[in-house]
Amino acid sequence: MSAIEIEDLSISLGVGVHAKRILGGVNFSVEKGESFGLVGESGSGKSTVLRCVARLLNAWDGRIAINNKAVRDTPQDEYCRTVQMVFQDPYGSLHPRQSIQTALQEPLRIQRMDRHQERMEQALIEVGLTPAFLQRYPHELSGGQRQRVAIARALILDPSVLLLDEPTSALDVSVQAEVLNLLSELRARKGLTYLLVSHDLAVIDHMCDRLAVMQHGHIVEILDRAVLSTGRATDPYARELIRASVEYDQAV
Ligand SMILES: Nc1ncnc2c1ncn2[C@@H]1O[C@H](COP(=O)(O)OP(=O)(O)OP(=O)(O)O)[C@@H](O)[C@H]1O
Repeated sequence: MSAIEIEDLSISLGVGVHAKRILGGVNFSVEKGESFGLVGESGSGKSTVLRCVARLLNAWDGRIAINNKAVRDTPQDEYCRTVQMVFQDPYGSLHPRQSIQTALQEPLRIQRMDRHQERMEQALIEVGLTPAFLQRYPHELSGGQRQRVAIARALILDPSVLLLDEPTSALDVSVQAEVLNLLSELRARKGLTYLLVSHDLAVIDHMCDRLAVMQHGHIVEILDRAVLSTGRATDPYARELIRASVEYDQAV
């Protein structure tokens, strides 16, 4: 079953004479439990796709469905229990003046969930932290710990789909691999579906079952891992990606 279906997604952004078509008919689907990457040159529209799926942008045309249910027909609170996003910068979801306890409790309170303490402690343990972190503030954490808390917050409502916008690129190289491993483990353990944007070959290599190459608001090629290893791709960016990916594999 498809966890994410995107049909003919298009959007224009900007106002008046500055309005610009950013996505021009994007189509792909992601199977349940699959990790699907969006790659492409800067400005090709990768993050815009994620923002449409996350409902951070609403003025799009086309169809987005999660677990066979159209996004437009899904109430916001139900959507938040199914789809969550992890940003490049953990402060995308954490407020500097909110304790970790407040940050984790907020979604539980909004969704009128029970057993707050137990769920918050469990969420921290799942990302490799301890319940003692509830008393701290984001600025009292290392970059890696802060991103772990942001992941815990994304997972606290037990969603089935995570949108990952360059989840490790703002981290020190020494902790990037740890966070990547955590994300892979979580997907395997919880059967999560990932839609992720990355420029980082380590992330692509480590995380993606398939990836779509975007250019000027369109998908020009969809590759799976088997194709990546054979090097058969028609799009020049995809060929470049494969060449770099092979070099990366040889280097590690
Ligand atoms: N609200 C907005 N108003 C006008 N233009 C926008 C808006 N949001 C994004 N854009 C433009 O849409 C284009 C695609 O942006 P997007 O962030 O999706 O690209 P990207 O492929 O993720 O790039 P990068 O890899 O650099 O993050 C860019 O030209 C950007 O300036």
